[in-house]
Amino acid sequence: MPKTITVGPGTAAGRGGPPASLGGLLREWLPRQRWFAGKDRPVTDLSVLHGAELFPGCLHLLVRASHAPVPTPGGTPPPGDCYQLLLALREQLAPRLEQAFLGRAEQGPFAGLAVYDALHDPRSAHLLLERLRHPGAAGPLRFEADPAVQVPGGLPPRLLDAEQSNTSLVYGDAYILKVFRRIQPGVNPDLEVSAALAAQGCTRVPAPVAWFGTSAPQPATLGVLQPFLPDATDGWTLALRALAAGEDFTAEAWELGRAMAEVHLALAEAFGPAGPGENDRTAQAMSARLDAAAHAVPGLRPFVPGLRAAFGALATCDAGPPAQRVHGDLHLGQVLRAGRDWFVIDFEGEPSRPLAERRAPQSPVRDVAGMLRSFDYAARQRRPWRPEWARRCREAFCAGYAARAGWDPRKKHALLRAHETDRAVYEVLYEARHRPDWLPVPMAAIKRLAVWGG
Ligand SMILES: Nc1ncnc2c1ncn2[C@@H]1O[C@H](COP(=O)(O)OP(=O)(O)O)[C@@H](O)[C@H]1O
Ligand SMILES: O=P(O)(O)O[C@H]1O[C@H](CO)[C@@H](O[C@H]2O[C@H](CO)[C@@H](O)[C@H](O)[C@H]2O)[C@H](O)[C@H]1O
Repeated sequence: MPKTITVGPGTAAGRGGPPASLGGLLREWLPRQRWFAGKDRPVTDLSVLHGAELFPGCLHLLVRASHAPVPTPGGTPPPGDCYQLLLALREQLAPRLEQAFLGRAEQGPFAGLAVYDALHDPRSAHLLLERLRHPGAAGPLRFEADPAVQVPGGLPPRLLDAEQSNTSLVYGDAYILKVFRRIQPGVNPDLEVSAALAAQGCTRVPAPVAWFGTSAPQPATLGVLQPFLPDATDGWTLALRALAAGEDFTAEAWELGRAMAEVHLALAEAFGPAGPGENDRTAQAMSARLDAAAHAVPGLRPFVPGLRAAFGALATCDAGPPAQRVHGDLHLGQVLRAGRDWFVIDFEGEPSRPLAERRAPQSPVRDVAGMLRSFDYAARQRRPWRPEWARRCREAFCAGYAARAGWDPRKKHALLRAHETDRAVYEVLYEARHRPDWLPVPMAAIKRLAVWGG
């Protein structure tokens, strides 16, 4: 198999479809993946930024999907995104791998071979862990590990069956490897932040034990291995369970608030506070995001003036707590409860934002707002929806947060409202792109938040 890969252009493909190169297969398959970000824009070109055989029968590719430039009020979005793919090529496709099948390459160096997503294949998953267990380089790829941790070999892999922005493999219920899908140049905050918090002695975040990245075409993080918490349940599942059973969730919400304040304090310690929040700049950025979202989702447009008022109110309120590194995409699915303890995962920030923006210091109120929105999301999963349940959880979360942080988010009313509005706007865009059926959930919040004082 050649070490340098040419994807080639290609036409529509599929089993029984017209002849296709690897490019044709990717053009069909890529936009259907949950983690593909450009679903709302046709792909105009696919090019390989890096491609090599990682181990026999498995290609490692960084593929750029280009889109026609579409100017929006927030500026013209980048003309494309880079994705990480691991593709296995075999003569025969095992029946259990059907769902990972891209098709058969009918042209080029792989003609006749079945092509599928290697992360679904236990053999490839095993070899990937072996690569991480033995740090070193493979072309521009670099595999690194914490020398203090010995990850055992032979742990059986399973693909995590979750709706995700990335793809995760669990090894022997002991470790979880997150393979980043959408790659941006620079260190990924999920690795950067969890490593910094571990160095700080913060035990609420699983510490990275191995990771890999690339030096070309630009340095970037590609994956992180962390301890897996086998007995943990995520906050979203727990909240829905409580709702279904008609149970109170305030004790859990209070503890979650306290845990989050602890993580914020550790983040401020690890990265340093960045000085007072700059409300003017924050309001401008929020307004620009609102314009871009309203451009993409027409249903938002009637609410724009009301929502903008929430951002305008930032001009007259106090700056609030200093800006610092934050989680950036906090919701109930990003917190895990094991025993009586809450853990926080996935410090990547909102996946659609540029990396520099996600790594920039921001108000911790942003994370508080993210979690408050999540209680609202949970309460709206049942009919009739349960606003009282959400209200009590929101109160309890803030009270728990205040008990540890030394300041109470509820006393930062205008700041909290602006961040909640910004978050709901993000959610509208997220749902419109990824789960249109869920759009009514953030839209209900938009309607409430657009009425000042409501
Ligand atoms: N350390 C861990 N222990 C147990 N489960 C985990 C761990 N990390 C992630 N998970 C599970 O994997 C899911 C997806 O992880 P996450 O980091 O949010 O991925 P993504 O960025 O792709 O959304 C989480 O909702 C959780 O159920
Ligand atoms: O994939 P990530 O976990 O990084 O986050 C993205 O997907 C989330 C959904 O899976 C999305 O969260 C939204 O839906 C949740 C319920 O599924 C809800 O609890 C959150 O409050 C709501 O924001 C998240 O916004 C998105 O970045």
